[in-house]
Amino acid sequence: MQSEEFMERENATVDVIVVGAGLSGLVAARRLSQAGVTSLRVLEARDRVGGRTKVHQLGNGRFAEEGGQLVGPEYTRLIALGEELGVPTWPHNERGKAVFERRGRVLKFDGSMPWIADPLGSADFAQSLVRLGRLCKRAPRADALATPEAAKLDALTFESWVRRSTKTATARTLWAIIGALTLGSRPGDLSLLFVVRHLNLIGGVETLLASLSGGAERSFAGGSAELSHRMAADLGDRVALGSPILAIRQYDDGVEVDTPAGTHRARRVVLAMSPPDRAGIQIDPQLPLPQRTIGERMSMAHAYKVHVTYPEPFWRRQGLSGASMSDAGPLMLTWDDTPPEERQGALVGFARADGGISADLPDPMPGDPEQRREAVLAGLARAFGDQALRPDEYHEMNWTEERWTSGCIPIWSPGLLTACGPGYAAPAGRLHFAGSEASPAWPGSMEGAVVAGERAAADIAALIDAEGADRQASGKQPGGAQPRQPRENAARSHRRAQEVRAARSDN
Ligand SMILES: Cc1cc2nc3c(=O)[nH]c(=O)nc-3n(C[C@H](O)[C@H](O)[C@H](O)COP(=O)(O)OP(=O)(O)OC[C@H]3O[C@@H](n4cnc5c(N)ncnc54)[C@H](O)[C@@H]3O)c2cc1C
Repeated sequence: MQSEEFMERENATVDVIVVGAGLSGLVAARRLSQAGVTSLRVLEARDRVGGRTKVHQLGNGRFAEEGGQLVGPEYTRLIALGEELGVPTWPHNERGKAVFERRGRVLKFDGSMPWIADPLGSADFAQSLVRLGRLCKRAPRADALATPEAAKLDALTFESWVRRSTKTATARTLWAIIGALTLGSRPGDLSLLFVVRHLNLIGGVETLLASLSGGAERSFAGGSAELSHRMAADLGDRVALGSPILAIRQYDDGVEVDTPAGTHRARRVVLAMSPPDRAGIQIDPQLPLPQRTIGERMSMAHAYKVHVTYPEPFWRRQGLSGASMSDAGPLMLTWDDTPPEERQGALVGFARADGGISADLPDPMPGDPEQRREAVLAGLARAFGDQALRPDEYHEMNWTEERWTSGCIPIWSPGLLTACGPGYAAPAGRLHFAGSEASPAWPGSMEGAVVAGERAAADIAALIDAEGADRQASGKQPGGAQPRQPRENAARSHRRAQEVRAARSDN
C-alpha cells in the first residue's frame, strides 16, 4: 500500500474526514455518501469498526454482544437503519416472572413492578414516577435547559430528589438500578436537570415506564455491530483502520488531521466519538468553551457486561423470564439472551466496574477473575436456582480496559449541562460533532449515535451545497485547499453553518 498512487490519494484533500468508525461515524459517512459527498475518508483508531458495539465468538457458533445491544421500540432511526441494511431484529423472551432481589429477599413477579410481592414499595415507586412526570412537565419539552429553574435543577443530584420523593427502600433501589442502567450512573452522580431534560426528549416518564417493562426490547441478528460492518463494507477503502488521530488543525479553508502515519487534509471534519474520547486529541485553535467544557468535564460509566450460556434456558421451565434486578449482585440486572430459534440458553447482565459505594446498588465486581465468576454464578443461582451454577460458558467484558473508549454511557453530573449550555454539540468552524453524546435525544444509546451521525451529515451536505451555490454565483473554481496558517476565524465558517441551519429550519 506504499505505492505512489496510494500516497497521492492519501495526500489529496477530501471534502470530509470522519474520525471514528463507530455507529455514529459510519452513519455520518453513509448519509454523506448518499447525499453525493463521496470524497470522504473515515479514520478509525482501532483495527475494527463498531466502537462500543462488538461481538465476541463463543463456542457452538454462539456469540456474545459485548457492548450496545438492546433496541427499544422508540429507537426509530436505528430501526430504520437496520431495515435499510437488511439486518433484522429478534424479540427477547417476555414470558415468565421477573425476579427482584432486595435486602436478601428474592421476589418473583409478573409485569414490570413487584406489585403483589411488595405492594408498598411498588406503590411508592409508582407515585414517585408520577411526581417526576409533573416535574418534567414544568420544563419546556423541547429543551429543559430553557426553563427558568434550570440552574436550580442542575445544582441538585437526582439522588436528592429520589430521597425526597420516596419512602421505601424498594423504590430507592429501583431508581438506583434505573439510574445506573438507563440514565448513565448512580442517582448521586446525576444532575436532576439532565434527568428532566432526558425524559422530556425521549417522550416523558411514560417512555421510561414502557422501557422498564423490558419485554419490548429486541436485538439485531448477528449483533448490532453487524450494522457497522455492513456500512463499512459499502464505504470500502474509504474506511482506514489503525489510524488514531493525534492532532487537528483548522485553517480558513480546510482542516489538517494528523495520524502517526502522516497528515490528512479535508474541507470539513466530523468528530464521531464521545466528548471524553475526543479530549485526547490536540485541537488547534482551541474549541469554543461549550464544546471544550463537555470534553473536559463529562465522565463515562464503567461496567462489565457478562454472558453465561447453559445447555438450555432452564429458568423458563420454572416460569421465569430470565429478567432480574438485584441490590446484592454482582449483576444488577439480567435478561434472557436466547434467540428464539436457539436451544442453548443464555443470560446476560451488567455489573459495576466503578469504585463508588452505594447503599442501593451491588458492590462493584471483585478484582480477582475467579472470585468474579463465582460471585456472578452465585447471584444467578439465588435468582434462578442451582442449575445456574453449571454453565457451558462464562464470558465477561470489562470496558474500563478498552483503549479508545472512555466508558460505556455518559454521566451528566450536576452543573455540566448549564456549564456547557445548549451549544455543546454545535459545529465549531469546520469541525462537526457526531457520536451518541452529541444527540439531543437518547444520548449515550445506539439511537443517539444514529441521530447525531445523520444530523452532522445533513449539516455538512447543506453547507457543501451552499458553498457550491456561492462559488457558482461568484464564478470561482473550488480551490485545492492547501491550508497553511492556523485560522483565527473559525467564527466565519461557524456563522455560515448557522445561516444554513436557519435557512433549513425556515423551509
Ligand atoms: C456495555 C455497553 C452496553 C450498552 N448497551 C446499550 C444498549 O443495550 N442499547 C443502546 O442503545 N446502547 C447501548 N450502549 C451504548 C451504545 O453502544 C453507544 O452509545 C453507541 O454504540 C455509541 O456509538 P458512537 O459511534 O457514538 O461511539 P463509539 O462507538 O464510541 O465510536 C467512537 C469510535 O471512535 C474511535 N476513536 C476514538 N478515539 C479516536 C481517535 N483519536 N482517532 C480515531 N478514532 C478514534 C473509537 O475507536 C470508536 O470506534 C452500550 C454501551 C456499552 C459499552
